[in-house]
Amino acid sequence: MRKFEIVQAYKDYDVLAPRRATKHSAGYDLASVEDIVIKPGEIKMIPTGLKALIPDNEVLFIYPRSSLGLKKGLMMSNGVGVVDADYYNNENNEGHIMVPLYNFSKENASVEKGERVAQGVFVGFQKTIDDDPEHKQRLGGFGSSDKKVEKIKL
Ligand SMILES: O=c1ccn([C@H]2C[C@H](O)[C@@H](COP(=O)(O)OP(=O)(O)OP(=O)(O)O)O2)c(=O)[nH]1
Repeated sequence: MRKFEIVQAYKDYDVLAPRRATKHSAGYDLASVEDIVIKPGEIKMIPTGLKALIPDNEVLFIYPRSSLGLKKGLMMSNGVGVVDADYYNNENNEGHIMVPLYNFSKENASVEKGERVAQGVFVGFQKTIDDDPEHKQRLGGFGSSDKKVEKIKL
């Protein structure tokens, strides 16, 4: 089952349900839940107020909307976001989907509450035949697993 839900921290906010713009659009538009100003050269995490229930064999890719760079001088600092199924309800931030935006322009860029900045696409993925022998539990996001991943020889 796939589902977007509001995270507790933003339950009293007007969080819009992500929508696909047209019948055949792949991406669910994701909006900011706060007014945010990003200075030139700065990166800010844009809160969406959302978490996503994702089937085990799927991932939610977060892509920028094409107007972001053209009209606002903003880009996703990570290029593409990878939201793992086990990010949902993690103990650090409940699986809050954030969009890291970098202002590459020479002027302040503002993102308004309710403004759609990115789009999420659900995609199925495959695993290798042996897969990884051991898995750690995800505690959060954005580098949370950096120190815990064991390197395995082939
Ligand atoms: O644009 C993004 C990218 C990631 N995430 C969340 C969901 C994802 O499951 C988690 C970890 O992302 P990723 O695995 O790409 O980051 P990492 O730098 O490898 O961190 P970690 O060590 O936590 O896996 O952060 C977002 O909310 N937005």
